[in-house]
Amino acid sequence: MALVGRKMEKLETVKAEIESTCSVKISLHSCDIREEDRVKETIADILVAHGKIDHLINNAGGQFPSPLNMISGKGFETVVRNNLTGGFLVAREVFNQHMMLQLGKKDMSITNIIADMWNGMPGMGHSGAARAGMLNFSETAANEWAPVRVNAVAPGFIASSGMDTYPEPMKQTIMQLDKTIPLQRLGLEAEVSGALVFLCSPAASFISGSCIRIDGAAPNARRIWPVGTGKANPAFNSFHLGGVPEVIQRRDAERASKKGN
Ligand SMILES: CCC/C=C/C(=O)SCCNC(=O)CCNC(=O)[C@H](O)C(C)(C)COP(=O)([O-])OP(=O)([O-])OC[C@H]1O[C@@H](n2cnc3c(N)ncnc32)[C@H](O)[C@@H]1OP(=O)([O-])[O-]
Ligand SMILES: NC(=O)C1=CN([C@@H]2O[C@H](COP(=O)(O)OP(=O)(O)OC[C@H]3O[C@@H](n4cnc5c(N)ncnc54)[C@H](OP(=O)(O)O)[C@@H]3O)[C@@H](O)[C@H]2O)C=CC1
Repeated sequence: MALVGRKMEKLETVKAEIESTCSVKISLHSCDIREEDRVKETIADILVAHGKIDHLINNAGGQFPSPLNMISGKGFETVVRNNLTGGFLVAREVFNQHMMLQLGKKDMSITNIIADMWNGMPGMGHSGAARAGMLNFSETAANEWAPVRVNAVAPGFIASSGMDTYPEPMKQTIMQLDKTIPLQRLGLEAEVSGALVFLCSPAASFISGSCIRIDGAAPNARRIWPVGTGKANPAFNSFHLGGVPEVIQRRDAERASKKGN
């Protein structure tokens, strides 16, 4: 397993967590996926360390919240590079440096993480545009790079540490999000991982060019129908080391205190 991100400290933590549970060879690589030369070097380093890359999860990404009219050209480009160009560069290098030379010899896959951007992504329009582009890139690559399987996974609102990176106004929105989702709760990281493991497995060997939505049916909510029944289904909570983001802990404490009053 090769873990890639900008901050080595985060990667060390994840490595220690994985090693506390199972025995697997793990290499760590500090790389900003927006830097083309660094991406090329990183994929080459991974191939030296492991000799192969059978499955790529293109998960790195993120954005800052802003209304469209306040986004500068540089800010828009930064987010597009983070969520579209960077993912393309990583996938292209994995394909060119390894997968292209192994076609037909084994099952290989690329899964691109996008987002719930259907019908637009208000407050994060730069990211919505980039994620829609990533879906289209996945569809093209599923054709050009076959038999490598290329798919997308579109998470909706997932209670992850990423939610704690947002400023206070966005946190206020996050604290109300569960009420807007038909399944009446946020998703868990384990619920995204389940789909990723499936897509990397032989059970998904005829799935390519697809997108799996993991969003509690959020895009299916309609103004003519009240959202949810106030009851949520049980979550698939299989990450025993997974934490609850601070913003969700705060939401739950505020709700408990309101109930107590
Ligand atoms: C809950 C909703 C669902 C989604 C959930 C998730 O995705 S959870 C996952 C959540 N996790 C994540 O999102 C984590 C990953 N996200 C990130 O690393 C950052 O959001 C990033 C993509 C902007 C890169 O950041 P970086 O530090 O490498 O960027 P940089 O220094 O290269 O800046 C280049 C330019 O971009 C602009 N600009 C940048 N920030 C802001 C801002 N706050 N305000 C305004 N503008 C901003 C600015 O123009 C800047 O240039 P300047 O004016 O300084 O010359
Ligand atoms: N949580 C949610 O509700 C949703 C999340 N998503 C997407 O799912 C993915 C995972 O999100 P989540 O775990 O919540 O967020 P986090 O912010 O916790 O994780 C993002 C990861 O991407 C890495 N990363 C970000 N930018 C770069 C870059 N330029 N180069 C290399 N690595 C980078 C970060 O590592 P480091 O900082 O060390 O570089 C970090 O490990 C992201 O693409 C996110 O946008 C999509 C929809 C909803």
